[in-house]
Amino acid sequence: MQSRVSDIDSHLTIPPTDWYQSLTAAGLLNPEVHGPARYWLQVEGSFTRALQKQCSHSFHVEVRREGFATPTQEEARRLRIPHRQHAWIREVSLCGDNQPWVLARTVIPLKCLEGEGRRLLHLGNRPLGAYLFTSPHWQRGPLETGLCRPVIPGQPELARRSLFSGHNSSLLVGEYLLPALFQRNTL
Ligand SMILES: C=C(O[C@@H]1C=C(C(=O)O)C=CC1O)C(=O)O
Repeated sequence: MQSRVSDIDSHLTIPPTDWYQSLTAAGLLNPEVHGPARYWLQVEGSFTRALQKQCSHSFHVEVRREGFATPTQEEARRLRIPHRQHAWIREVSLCGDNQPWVLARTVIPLKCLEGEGRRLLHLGNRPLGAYLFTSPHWQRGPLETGLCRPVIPGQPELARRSLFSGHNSSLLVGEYLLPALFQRNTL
């Protein structure tokens, strides 16, 4: 997988994460899910749109790493694909007013890349949400809540994830909330 992360941002990585089927279940272990992050863990519709509404000047997507790689065993299980099968993996920062607010990791199995799905290989800095929410055949499944196990300071602690199902395949989108998103006091 190709990395395009600048030195300034290189500490911003995605830590190991445990996933729960509901906010309530995750909240029993970490009550912080009911704090300022709660809105973001539950917001429906396009996450990109929700973030754009919070920006004073600008929103942009920065590709951190992208390419064919092996998903984790847990991701492969969630996607019901063979464990060692390669997938297109896209990791981005979602930046509001020029600051990374969210890290996102999307695992796109080979089946999703057939036909018009090939467009997913060429998104570049265009948000994935714009593709998923304008194409009629993608349906979002239930949101899971993630409790991260940060290994270095500044890494995300809370996350959300869902499957998007298309004709005969699904992709997995994880969104990891950075503290900068809550330190703004606007919600
Ligand atoms: C899934 C969405 O797409 C957003 C954009 C992403 C990208 O460009 O890789 C990844 C996760 C997002 O939150 C969304 O807007 O809801």
